[in-house]
Amino acid sequence: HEKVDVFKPDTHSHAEFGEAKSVRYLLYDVNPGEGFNLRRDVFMRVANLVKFLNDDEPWVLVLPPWGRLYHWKSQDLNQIKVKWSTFFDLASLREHIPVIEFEDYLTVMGEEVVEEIYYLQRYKEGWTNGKWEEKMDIRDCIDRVPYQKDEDGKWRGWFFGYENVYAKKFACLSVQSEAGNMKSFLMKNTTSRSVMLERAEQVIHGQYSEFSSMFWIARRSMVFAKHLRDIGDEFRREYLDSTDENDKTVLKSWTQMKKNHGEAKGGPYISVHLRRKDYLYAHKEQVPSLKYAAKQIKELLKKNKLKKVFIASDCDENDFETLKGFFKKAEIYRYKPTQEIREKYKDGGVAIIDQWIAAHARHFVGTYVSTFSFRIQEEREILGFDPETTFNRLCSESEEECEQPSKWKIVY
Ligand SMILES: C[C@@H]1O[C@H](OP(=O)(O)OP(=O)(O)OC[C@H]2O[C@@H](n3cnc4c(=O)[nH]c(N)nc43)[C@H](O)[C@@H]2O)[C@@H](O)[C@H](O)[C@@H]1O
Repeated sequence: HEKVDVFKPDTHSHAEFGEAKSVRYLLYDVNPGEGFNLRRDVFMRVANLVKFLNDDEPWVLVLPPWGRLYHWKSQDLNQIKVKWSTFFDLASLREHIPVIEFEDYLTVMGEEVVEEIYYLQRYKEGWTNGKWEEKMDIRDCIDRVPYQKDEDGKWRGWFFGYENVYAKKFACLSVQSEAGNMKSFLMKNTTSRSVMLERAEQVIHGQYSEFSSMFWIARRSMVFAKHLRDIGDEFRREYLDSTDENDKTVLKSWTQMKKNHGEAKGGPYISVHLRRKDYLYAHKEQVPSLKYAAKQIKELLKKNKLKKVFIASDCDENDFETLKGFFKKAEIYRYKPTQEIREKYKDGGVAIIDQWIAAHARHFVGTYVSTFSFRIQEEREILGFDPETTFNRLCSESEEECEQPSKWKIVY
C-alpha cells in the first residue's frame, strides 16, 4: 500500500504557488437510529472518500466518538464519548488513511469548533424520471434538523455529547451520490480547515462496494483492538479448545495478510449469531423460535461431528437457559463479561468479543439481514474460511423457502 500520511507536494493549492497545502479535517456523523454495525459500514465509505481525497490534498478523518446508541441498553455504564481506540486498532486504520480521535482534533484546532457542516439529505422531488443520477445541490432543509443557531450566530447541536462545540456554518445538501464523488464537492465548494458531513449514511458505496478491493481494503483495516481480541482468544482457549495455531487463523498485519478460501480451519465448535430483541417483531417471519433454532444447531453439530456451540446473542439469561434446555449432550457456551470488563469496554466491546469468538468457529450461522452477522462473515472472509462455512443463516419455521445470505467473498 501507498503510505498515505506522507503528503504529496502542492500542485493546485488555494495558497500561493509552491507552498505546501495545509491539512484539512473531515468529520462525519450518522443518523442516531443506526446501530453499531451499520456505522462500521458508513466508516468504510467515508474512509475511502478520504483515501481518494489524499490523492490530491492532505485530509485527515476525524473519528466520530461512539455514544448514545439505541442498542446499548446497560444503564449503569457511561456510554458516550467513547473513543475508537476502545474498539479498534488505530495503527491498523492508519495503514489505510490518516485518522485522529475527536478529542485530538479539538486539541489541534485549539478551539471547540467545526467550521462547516453539510447535512446530507435526499432530493425532495425524489429521483427524476425514476432514474438514478449522480448529483448534489445545496437546498433548503427538508426535515427539521438537530442544529440551531444561537444568539451569537453559532450553530449548536449534539456533537457527540461535547456541549461546547459549535459550527460556524451550516447548510443542507441534497445528495444522490457515491461517497467517492463527494471529493470534488469538498475540494471545490469548501475551503475551510474542517468540514463535517452529517447523515453520512446518505452516500452509498457505489464503485467501492463489497465486490471491490477498495471496500475490502477499508474493511481489512478495521482490525479490532488487541485488548478485545485477547479476551476472545482466552475464552476460545479455555472453553472451546480453540487456538490460532491449531485452527490456522494466525493473524498478521492486515497489509501482509492474504488468505485463500479454505485455509482457515476454525475451532472445534459451531458459532451462532442469534439476534433477538427488536428482530422478534421487526423480522418475525424470518427469526426462529428458540426451539427451532436449537433443532437447526443440532443438525449442524451432527453434520460437522462437533459437540460445542458458541452463542453470540442479545437475548437475556432466561432465553439462553431455555435454549440450553433443548440440548442433552452438546455443550452450549456464551461469553459473560466481568463487571470490570463491562465498565472498561462497554456494551460495544462485549459485542465485539462475541463477534471475534463467533468468527473463529469451524462453522458459522447468523441471523437474517443482521449487519452484526454480516460483519462476522466479513471477518471470516479475512481469516480465510471456506464461504460454505460462513454465509449461512438460521431459518424460521414459517419460511417455505429459506434463502441464504449472498456470498460476499473477499477481493484483494
Ligand atoms: C434492521 C436493523 O437492524 C439493526 O441491527 P443489526 O443489523 O442486527 O446489528 P447492529 O446494528 O449492530 O445492532 C445490534 C446491536 O445489538 C447488540 N447485539 C446484537 N447481537 C448481539 C450479540 O450477539 N452479542 C452482543 N453482545 N450484542 C449483540 C449490539 O449492541 C449490536 O450492536 C439495527 O441496528 C437497526 O436499528 C435496525 O433494526
